[in-house]
Amino acid sequence: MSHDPDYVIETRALSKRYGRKLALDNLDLRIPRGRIHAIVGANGAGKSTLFRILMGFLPPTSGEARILGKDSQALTPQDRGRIGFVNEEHTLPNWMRVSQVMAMQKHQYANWNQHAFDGVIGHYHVLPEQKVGQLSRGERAGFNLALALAQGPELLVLDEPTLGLDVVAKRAFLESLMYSNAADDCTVIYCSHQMEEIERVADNLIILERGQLKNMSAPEDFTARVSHWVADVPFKGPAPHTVPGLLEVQRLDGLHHYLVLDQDDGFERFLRDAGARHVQSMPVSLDRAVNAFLAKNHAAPAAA
Ligand SMILES: Nc1ncnc2c1ncn2[C@@H]1O[C@H](COP(=O)(O)OP(=O)(O)OP(=O)(O)O)[C@@H](O)[C@H]1O
Repeated sequence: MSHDPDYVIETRALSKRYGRKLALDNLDLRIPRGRIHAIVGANGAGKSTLFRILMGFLPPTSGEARILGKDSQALTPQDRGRIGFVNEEHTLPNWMRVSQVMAMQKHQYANWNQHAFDGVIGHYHVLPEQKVGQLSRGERAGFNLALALAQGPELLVLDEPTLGLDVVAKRAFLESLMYSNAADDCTVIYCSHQMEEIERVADNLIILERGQLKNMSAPEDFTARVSHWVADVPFKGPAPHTVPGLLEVQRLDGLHHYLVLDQDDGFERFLRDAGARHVQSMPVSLDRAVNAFLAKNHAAPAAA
């Protein structure tokens, strides 16, 4: 396949089947170089499968996957060295001192950026003589981020990096990422279920659902696609399958609340035709919009 160097990740008709289960379904995904891209999806959407294929740990069933312009099934150790990876486990050798781990990484990576390391680690009260095993979870996350950024990666993949961290540690992690100049120099892929983090850091929101690409836009553009309508429709309201763009319906205090996708003022006419006398529309948060979108297959008739 011809590829464009402006894309850090490029998949074409990528499918992965595990027995009867289709984890990636003809996925065409192109992630441009630069900025922070969030990837979200419900559990089982195919995110881990995608990254395992992209890192060359798993072969696709069909289709192609390229990372940093290279076929993911033919990556060399040098190619992998251009990619930084931080996941929620923050696995580091517990018996080593912070200074020793840093020295080891410095030795391994030719593009080591001490300034980037110092900038990130400066957000945490980590001392060089401390053993990794003595660090708190949040400090370990920060140390891991400092190591990954100092490696000078072209692509940094953060996979649920703040899972299990408290609010203070989460904030420190995000701030150390956002204020790092090294992060400006690479493309960041941020996989997370935490919408408030995505809202703060991501320039692009990628939504995967059952192995397919469902959205690729600025987070605020996705939020603008979802609207919340409150109406006093009588009785049970219109049958859910007749409600255009329905993501979620709830009945609260005698009023019907609809979250709908890609609807304009025509939706108000629909509600009025269904017997509503009062109709009001309200904006929604990114969290609400994404969660309703991901849960839409569970949309149920309004409960009395
Ligand atoms: N080794 C495997 N054998 C069989 N099925 C698998 C295997 N690995 C993943 N799956 C299935 O493939 C689908 C995608 O799984 P995957 O782990 O890629 O999703 P995910 O988006 O990373 O989920 P999560 O957010 O829970 O980590 C799921 O339905 C899962 O059950």
